[in-house]
Amino acid sequence: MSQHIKVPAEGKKITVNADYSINVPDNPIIPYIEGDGTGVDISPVMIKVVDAAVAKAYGGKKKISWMEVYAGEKSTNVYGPDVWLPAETLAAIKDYVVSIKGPLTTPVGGGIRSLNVALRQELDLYVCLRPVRYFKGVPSPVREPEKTDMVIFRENSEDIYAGIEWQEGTDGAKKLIKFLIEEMGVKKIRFPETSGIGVKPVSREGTERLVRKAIQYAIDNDKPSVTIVHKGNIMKFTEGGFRDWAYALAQKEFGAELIDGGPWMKFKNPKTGREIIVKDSIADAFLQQILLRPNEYSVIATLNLNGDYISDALAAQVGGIGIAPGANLSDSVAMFEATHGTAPKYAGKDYVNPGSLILSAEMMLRHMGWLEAADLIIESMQKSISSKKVTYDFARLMEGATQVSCSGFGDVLIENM
Ligand SMILES: NC(=O)C1=CN([C@@H]2O[C@H](COP(=O)(O)OP(=O)(O)OC[C@H]3O[C@@H](n4cnc5c(N)ncnc54)[C@H](OP(=O)(O)O)[C@@H]3O)[C@@H](O)[C@H]2O)C=CC1
Ligand SMILES: O=C(O)CCC(=O)C(=O)O
Ligand SMILES: [Mg+2]
Repeated sequence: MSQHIKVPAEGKKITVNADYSINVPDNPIIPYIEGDGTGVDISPVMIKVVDAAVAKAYGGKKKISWMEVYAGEKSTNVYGPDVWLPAETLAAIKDYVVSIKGPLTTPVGGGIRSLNVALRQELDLYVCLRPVRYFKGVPSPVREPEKTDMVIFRENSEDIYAGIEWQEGTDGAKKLIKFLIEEMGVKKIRFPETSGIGVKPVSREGTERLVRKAIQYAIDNDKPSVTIVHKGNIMKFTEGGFRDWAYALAQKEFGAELIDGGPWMKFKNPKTGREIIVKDSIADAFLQQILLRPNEYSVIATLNLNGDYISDALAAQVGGIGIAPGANLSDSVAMFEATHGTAPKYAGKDYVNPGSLILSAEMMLRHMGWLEAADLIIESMQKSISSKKVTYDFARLMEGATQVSCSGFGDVLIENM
């Protein structure tokens, strides 16, 4: 029984088969979280654009029944002051298999822990998939933005990002620091009396399942390389472990062989016969190389925090976070979301670029097998950017642009379908 979720009268659930393939009815029910901040602006525009693309592609034969589910500030209004992530929201996202969400606010320092991270952890959405591609005409800070064509596979369930930490001065922090010093012989905590302290779990299992998906993606999409990005020289048993387990998996499960004694490896794509290189890069060097030699990188497999930084950096390289889409995936459940956050200063102003959430929805349509509707969105995004009718983020950097609002850009996309 739903407490506040209204299940649409029409529509059916998407279901999952034993091999994790999905069955998508012509009228699927798709849960969505509106999101905090600019979520109120971009989510309705996303829905309007997706509905238009689906109507145009299938002439009424297919249609999404949207079902609002709640998280974040809106949830506290609907369910009560302390209910940020209701159990029925988690249940619906799992049960209906495919969903999409707007951004959710996380306060810095104190306050609630990230609801975005909680959703990923609770549903074990262990892959954060963020493709980075260039649309011709988008203003970019680099000279040859078209050379950036990468797909980030960010581990989504572990790392320092999991939020296992204790505040400075609390019993928990004191107890853990005492244990580390007295029982583990740790001598390197510089200021033990005044340290907050966090734990960074990184496992072989977690690494293997993420890297397996990244390599399989390279095979399925005929990509030339998979780069493991880590800081394993410093964090040897977490980030270094990630690197070693990733290489070992490439060898064990994909038959990769050492190149010139290693550590780089290669194997033949079983589908195309072309070579796939498995290599690694230390995170700081990687961040300068993606600017200087972006065409040497294709599929990226990395840890949670590195993946967070790399996502925004690469998004900027191809014109910014206004068109940076993403997905959170488990073997069966998929929840799509933009790379950016709630951009609070623009909330409710019908101002920001809805492109990231719309392109996340495009990934969702592709995941559902609704390729014609997905293609319409990509084509219309390219046409709309070329027409220079764009939101503030692009308009401020483009010569001769006409600035449109968030909803205005949605209308431009629909006109150009
Ligand atoms: N998955 C999620 O739900 C995420 C949530 N967050 C949360 O969002 C909140 C705000 O985070 P913050 O660090 O400010 O990062 P944001 O990504 O929300 O915003 C940073 C800047 O990015 C630009 N930007 C963001 N969204 C858009 C858009 N749709 N169109 C065009 N430009 C955009 C704006 O740049 P400019 O100022 O140049 O116009 C904005 O000031 C925090 O609480 C954070 O925790 C953050 C990331 C992901
Ligand atoms: O959860 C948050 O508030 C931030 C998350 C984030 O930046 C991301 O996943 O890219
Ligand atoms: Mg981020």
